[in-house]
Amino acid sequence: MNGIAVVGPGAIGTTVAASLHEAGRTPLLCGRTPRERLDLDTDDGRITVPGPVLTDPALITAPADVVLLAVKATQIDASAGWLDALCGPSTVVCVFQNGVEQVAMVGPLAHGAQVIPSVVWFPAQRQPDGSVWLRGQARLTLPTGTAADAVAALLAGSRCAVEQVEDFTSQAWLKLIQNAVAGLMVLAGRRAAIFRRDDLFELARRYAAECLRVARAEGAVLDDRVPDEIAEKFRAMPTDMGTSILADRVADRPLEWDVRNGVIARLGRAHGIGTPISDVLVPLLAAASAPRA
Ligand SMILES: NC(=O)C1=CN([C@@H]2O[C@H](COP(=O)(O)OP(=O)(O)OC[C@H]3O[C@@H](n4cnc5c(N)ncnc54)[C@H](OP(=O)(O)O)[C@@H]3O)[C@@H](O)[C@H]2O)C=CC1
Ligand SMILES: CC(C)(CO)C(=O)C(=O)O
Repeated sequence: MNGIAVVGPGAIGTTVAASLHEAGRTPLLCGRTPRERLDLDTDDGRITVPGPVLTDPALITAPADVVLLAVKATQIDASAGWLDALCGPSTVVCVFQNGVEQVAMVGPLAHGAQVIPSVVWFPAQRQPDGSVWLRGQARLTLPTGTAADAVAALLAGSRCAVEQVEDFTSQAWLKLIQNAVAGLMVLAGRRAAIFRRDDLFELARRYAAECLRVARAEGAVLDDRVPDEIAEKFRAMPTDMGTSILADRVADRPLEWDVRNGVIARLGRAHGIGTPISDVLVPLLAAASAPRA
């Protein structure tokens, strides 16, 4: 057994790897770009995780106990080689991604390993020199159950707080609504400062209300105040706070538009719920994800 492997050592993968390293549980690092080390900048200094970041799954000789998968949803298929090498029937794979479809997307590639979802609440930003800036308290929500217990135990006592909840669906949707609204930053091409405009604030609130109707149809139990609270949260953010999908847009990388925004329109349709705001936003986000002509 290979212990713990982090696949996708980007903003979130680096934060989790650094939290584990600091707690004395240094993971194996599996990525796409070779690196000698990972650097995480926190409010109380830099944590350096020794590498190297491996880039060839053929170097893996045995399955891992726990795989922490932190590639973008658009990169799942390309990371299948890592899952082939690292997953066995007793492996637990925890998916650190946005969206509510993590298990459905990763499960078929995991060779019988138990795949569990997570909610990643904290913002982390990749910097031009490859380091990562953790811009908040690292915090995850996991479901209950023994596979999730194993992941929570790994992170116990680390700087990455973990809570486990019975009603995971509601928490996952609460986060998805935030992610959907964050997509407005992509279309504006600007960071959180846009939510200080009254018109954008109102659009955010109405879009969150549309998402809430779909969330409830999917079984989420969320309060009527959620749209107001989410819009307020974005308005109160530091004006230079971004979102990972905006970082991808600025770098001309493929966007996670489908798992963060398209999903609202898709599931809305399945439930017969109208999604007029999504119907405008989603094609624009999809178009912004296409390679430049
Ligand atoms: N950043 C944030 O603040 C937050 C992000 N999230 C979610 O977390 C997930 C991860 O996002 P984030 O960390 O920002 O993304 P990043 O782009 O920073 O990290 C993705 C990492 O995966 C690597 N990668 C790409 N393809 C492969 C592959 N085939 N095999 C192995 N590694 C690969 C990338 O390598 P390379 O270095 O070559 O690009 C990169 O290191 C997303 O779903 C995002 O929506 C959730 C909450 C907050
Ligand atoms: C920072 C945060 C929490 C807000 O959208 C996020 O999930 C992301 O950047 O992807």
